[in-house]
Amino acid sequence: MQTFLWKDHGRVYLYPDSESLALGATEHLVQILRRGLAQAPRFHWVLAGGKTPAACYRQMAREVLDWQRLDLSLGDERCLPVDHPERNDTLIRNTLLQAEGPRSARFEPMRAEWGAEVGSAHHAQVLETLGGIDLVLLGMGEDGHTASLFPGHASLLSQAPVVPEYSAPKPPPERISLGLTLLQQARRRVFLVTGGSKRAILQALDQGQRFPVGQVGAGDWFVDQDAWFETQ
Ligand SMILES: O=C1O[C@H](COP(=O)(O)O)[C@@H](O)[C@H](O)[C@H]1O
Repeated sequence: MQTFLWKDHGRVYLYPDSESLALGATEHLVQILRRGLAQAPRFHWVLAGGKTPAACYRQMAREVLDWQRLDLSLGDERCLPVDHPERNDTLIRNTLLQAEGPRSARFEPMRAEWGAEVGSAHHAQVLETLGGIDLVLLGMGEDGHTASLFPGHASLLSQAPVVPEYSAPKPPPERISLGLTLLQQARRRVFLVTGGSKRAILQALDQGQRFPVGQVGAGDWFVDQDAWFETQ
């Protein structure tokens, strides 16, 4: 693993492949959670969806932590029926929450089955009961979206903590996302980015182009060699 500062984006942790990245990211997340739990009675961790974090969640599920003191919620959700395989909470239930320890955490999914508008309003109320975000884990799409904040979409301009999305370019079109301001206010951000299909966006970010993933604030970037670009 190599680590270095990346302009104003934060620190990169560069791994040779996605398997070693999952192990390294898990270790890093565990350290953040342990430190946080040593300093406060509860810790609010917002989880990423998509495919990239699955290996990391399976690894995390084995970790010994005071899970009962963790509040888990989602950065975004797709408006699909409950238990749909493409829902982000299905991913969390099939990976992280497969183990007894993590199942004792409080998990607040987004009620995306109610539709983007009602589901967003409901989740905003739930977040008020959870307090601020201590840590948010984020992925990155091939178009530079993060959570369900897509480039050029109106939801990016909203100040609301939770925003509905009706026309996502990646299916399904209807989604719920944490808003940009709330993601910027999170105490820490960790990004997971793997695979060659993400390389062009990382390079464009490096060259100063704007994408939602670059607007949420600096963080720790866990990137595999396939996704990283050659620096000049
Ligand atoms: O649609 C989504 O995409 C991003 C990236 O997903 P990945 O499959 O490329 O890892 C993800 O972070 C987000 O939670 C998800 O809903």
